[in-house]
Amino acid sequence: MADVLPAPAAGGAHSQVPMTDKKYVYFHSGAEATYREVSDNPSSFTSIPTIDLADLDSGSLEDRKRIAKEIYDACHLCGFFYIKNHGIPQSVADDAFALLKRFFALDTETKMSAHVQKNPAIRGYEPMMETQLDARTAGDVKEAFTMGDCVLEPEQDYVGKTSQQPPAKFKRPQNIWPKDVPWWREGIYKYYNSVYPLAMKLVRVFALGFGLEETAFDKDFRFPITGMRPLHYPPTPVDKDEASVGLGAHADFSWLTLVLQEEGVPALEVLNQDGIWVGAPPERGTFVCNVGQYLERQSNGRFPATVHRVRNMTGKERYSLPFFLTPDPDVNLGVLDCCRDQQDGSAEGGSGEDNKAKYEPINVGDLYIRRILPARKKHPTSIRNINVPQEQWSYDMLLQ
Ligand SMILES: O=C(O)CCC(=O)C(=O)O
Ligand SMILES: [Fe+2]
Repeated sequence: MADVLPAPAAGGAHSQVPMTDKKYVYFHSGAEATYREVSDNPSSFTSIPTIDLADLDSGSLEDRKRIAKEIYDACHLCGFFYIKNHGIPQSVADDAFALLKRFFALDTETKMSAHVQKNPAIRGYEPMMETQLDARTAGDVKEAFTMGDCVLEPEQDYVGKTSQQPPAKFKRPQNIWPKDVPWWREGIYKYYNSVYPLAMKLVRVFALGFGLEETAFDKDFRFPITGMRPLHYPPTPVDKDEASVGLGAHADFSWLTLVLQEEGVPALEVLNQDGIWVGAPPERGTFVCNVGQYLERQSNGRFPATVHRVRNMTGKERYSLPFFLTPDPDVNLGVLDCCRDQQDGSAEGGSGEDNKAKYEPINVGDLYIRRILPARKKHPTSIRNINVPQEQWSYDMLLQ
């Protein structure tokens, strides 16, 4: 392992920054590694707010607007928030963790029958150390299984959601399932179909928070990109160097992420603007939600896609279950008009510098492929396209 990490210096040039220097925190954001200087003058958040969703389905628009404002403020302040009283019964969470433990305890051959490299869409099982979000580590000390949106799998009811038949370009399902364990797919879909409606309700809350019609974003989430990634992190040695991580520091390339964490095993940490790690321990009955890079862009950076990492130093096995929501792949996502104003004002518009969008509009699928392929360099889909210039990459490369 190299003892220095190339990091962008002021002005955009790359310099070598010593990895041992405590003044810097390294993370993976966008397509490459970068770093943040640790502040001598901390002023950023030191804990993560909890939003009570008990009134989410209230008939009163005022109640819903109050929740929307609380979420808006939390996203602006730290990009992370817990939700409680979200309406998903505790039994769904309990069943999910029983399911994850049963799956990850399976023999390697069964899990590898759905290895991620067998699937063009980069879905499936990833064994320990196969990803490496932090270049200074030997790899991420976790195993994972990824599934996501699929127009052909009946459990996702494409026709019901869109009132359309699946487009002809989808020849085969994008998910891959391990052989001889039908309970895995059943259990995963039970959870998926519990959390999906909650995520879609949050989309409406965000629209309200931006001062828009509640349904303003519905057109961008007709059959959105979703990802669900059950994770298993064995304990990492406490006496070893800091570089041993379950999941290296990164920002999510989703729009919004909802993470279910098993109780009693705190390991998720969130990086504040001062370069200080703030704990996001599991809280019974909650999800931890965080802003991803699409929402960061759409909000003109007003909501940061906050960097986070997982270090399981508890001595216990850790299980977690993130659900990633991203708009439909064909959506062109630009900065919202209401986010072009000054940071402190709620008035639309603004003038001069303050009125500028910091981000170009982007096609959702194009950005997605530019994030996922560089993170999986050894995957056959990446290898097949290694000589194709990035400008020509398209989301459909995942369909072949
Ligand atoms: O395991 C967790 O708590 C978080 C996982 C995560 O950050 C991710 O999969 O992007
Ligand atoms: Fe993440």
